[in-house]
Amino acid sequence: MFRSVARSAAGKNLLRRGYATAVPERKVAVLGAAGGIGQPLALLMKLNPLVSQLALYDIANTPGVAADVSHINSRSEVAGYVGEEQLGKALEGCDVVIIPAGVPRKPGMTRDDLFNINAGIVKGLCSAIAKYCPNALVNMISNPVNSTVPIAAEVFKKARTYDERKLCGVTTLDVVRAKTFYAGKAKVNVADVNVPVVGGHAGITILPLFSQATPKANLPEEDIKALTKRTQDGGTEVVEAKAGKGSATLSMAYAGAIFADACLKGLNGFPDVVECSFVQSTVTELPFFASKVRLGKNGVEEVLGLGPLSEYEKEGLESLKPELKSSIEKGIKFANQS
Ligand SMILES: NC(=O)C1=CN([C@@H]2O[C@H](COP(=O)(O)OP(=O)(O)OC[C@H]3O[C@@H](n4cnc5c(N)ncnc54)[C@H](O)[C@@H]3O)[C@@H](O)[C@H]2O)C=CC1
Ligand SMILES: O=C([O-])CC(=O)C(=O)O
Repeated sequence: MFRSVARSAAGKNLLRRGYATAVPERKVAVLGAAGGIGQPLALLMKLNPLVSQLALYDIANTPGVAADVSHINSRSEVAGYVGEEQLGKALEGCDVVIIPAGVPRKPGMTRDDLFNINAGIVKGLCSAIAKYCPNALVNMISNPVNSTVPIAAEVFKKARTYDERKLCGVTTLDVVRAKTFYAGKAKVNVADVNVPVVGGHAGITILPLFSQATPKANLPEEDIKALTKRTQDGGTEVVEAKAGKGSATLSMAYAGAIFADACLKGLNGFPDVVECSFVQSTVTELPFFASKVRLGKNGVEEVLGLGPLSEYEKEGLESLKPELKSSIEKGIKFANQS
């Protein structure tokens, strides 16, 4: 598995840029690669020196995206796959599969309004993952994440390939937003900021823990409430600004690239790789929950607890549970009845 990249042209570049001398081969697939998120995410994954093979799959338009991205001077070899008959080839040998396939929101819609279309798309893609790369680490971006992750789990269980450590709902965009909004309000450098975001990925199920934000800023309660609301409504802010032309794509690609990079680092044995993610969990009574997780050689090695919460956050936690529970149950029911 380990190839000395030091001898290759890409390896020389890596060495010049201070990367390790031996970087494992890693195949990453993006499913939905020709879409609003898929294209910039393909670009960012092409720039990631931890990727050796990049498979770009969609039901249409991937040959063009793949040809375009493949000309970039970075380590990975890029291949485009189009249509269901090529899905198996795209997935074979994958270490990480990123799924931004499916329809985005329009103004006035909730993420749950996407369920009817996206649930079926995710189910089909996960059945193929179970068949062609059952050990891959899945990064689920498709909405509603609160339901699509439970759907994926059920599909994998049925196929007897389920390993809870290998299934992650991508909630990194909530963290990205919480950091940006906090840095602006606290007037600190965003690069220094850390804010855990827990719960799920829709409306009030998104619970940023500003009481744990660093650097500490002692913001007044009204500011914390406003920051919380803005983080919860961040997706809607973009949907409304795009006025019918979709939802967050560029910031999501950035967030998806951060999370996939963390997964690759974990797989490659980097120490202390911690990100927030919506995973199978015992942190609360709900079977899936977003919290900080430690990523390692087997995917999610440890689901970390919530830490101390403010009174406001404790209330937020209790209020989000019924909605999150029902979205999880909806996903499980769908996967088992259809
Ligand atoms: N987790 C998160 O934080 C976020 C999630 N999203 C979600 O990501 C999803 C994609 O959003 P966009 O890229 O903006 O949408 P888009 O419509 O621009 O792209 C979606 C792509 O999926 C492809 N697709 C449809 N069915 C497919 C299938 N069976 N197999 C492979 N590809 C298929 C389409 O051809 C299209 O290229 C939406 O569900 C959106 O709500 C968006 C932003 C943030
Ligand atoms: O809001 C949406 O529909 C897309 C999304 O999940 C986000 O931007 O957080």
